[in-house]
Amino acid sequence: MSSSGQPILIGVIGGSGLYHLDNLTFVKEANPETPWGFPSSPITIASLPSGALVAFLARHGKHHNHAPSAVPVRANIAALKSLGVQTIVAFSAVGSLREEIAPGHFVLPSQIIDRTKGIRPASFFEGTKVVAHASFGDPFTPKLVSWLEARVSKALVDEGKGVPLHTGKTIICMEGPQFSTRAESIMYRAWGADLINMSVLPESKLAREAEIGYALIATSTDYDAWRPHSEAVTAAEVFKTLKQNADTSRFVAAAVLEDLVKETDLLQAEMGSMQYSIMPRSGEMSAKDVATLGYVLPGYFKPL
Ligand SMILES: CSC[C@H]1O[C@H](OP(=O)(O)O)[C@H](O)[C@@H]1O
Ligand SMILES: Nc1ncnc2[nH]cnc12
Repeated sequence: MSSSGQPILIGVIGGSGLYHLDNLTFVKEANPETPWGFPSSPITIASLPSGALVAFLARHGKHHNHAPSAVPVRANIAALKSLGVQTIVAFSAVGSLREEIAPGHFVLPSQIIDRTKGIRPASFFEGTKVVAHASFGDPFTPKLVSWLEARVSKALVDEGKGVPLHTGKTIICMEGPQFSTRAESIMYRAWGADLINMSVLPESKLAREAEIGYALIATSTDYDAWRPHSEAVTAAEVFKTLKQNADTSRFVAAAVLEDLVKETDLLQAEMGSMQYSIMPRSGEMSAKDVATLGYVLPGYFKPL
């Protein structure tokens, strides 16, 4: 909720190259301190042409100063939740593990393979005495992804640059910050992965724990390291496509969010999803745990 009382139902997370949505109207900045610290950067509240508000957060910070393994992901998701965000549309620069997904193409993935190394805090329940097991078989909110397929596809046609959209793909999330070896890249293809990045986890897991809808719009920048006769990916190669992908991402965001903000039921698709995920609580639960978890799940953790 903004100070004017207008709700902020949609959050947008921008990845590498996408540090602002300056095609929307700037309203103000918010920088909530959460039980997990401050978000990557202050969050920009911006208005769509209809006047509806959205919250934009640069995942690596506005000046790209958080490495993928060090992004304060719990603070990011908690800060968006504290503003009233119900659904997140996240953008990410990804490598392609398939010939048909060329640099510059857009993808709406539906599955994730985890190749992070357990060094990123991946649960709001970590550090508390409360145990919870979120359902994650469909890591992106299925209704949101299917709704986005038609809208993103139309926006890409309307933009007129001929950017194709791929759907139903699997993304692998690696630890980084170094890129993959050729052997790893070939192995990921054999596992059935189509895309690779360093950011979709734990972001999507934490959104699920906070009962926030989440979809990823992946923007391809390179062919990683699996092609036998091509150079393995370098940061310089990724940078070549980042600006063009960011311009298209801003166009797509503006087009899609104006329709999404009217979809009240869709925005609330994950609400209630944690109801049966939290193990029966003992009387020993501390007031501190209640306050901490109440920040992201106020419906289940209320101070006595
Ligand atoms: C700049 S190449 C590697 C870097 O780019 C992607 O970032 P994001 O997902 O935030 O767009 C990838 O995940 C890596 O963090
Ligand atoms: N090849 C790649 N591997 C991991 N993350 C990436 N982000 C963009 N390209 C990538």
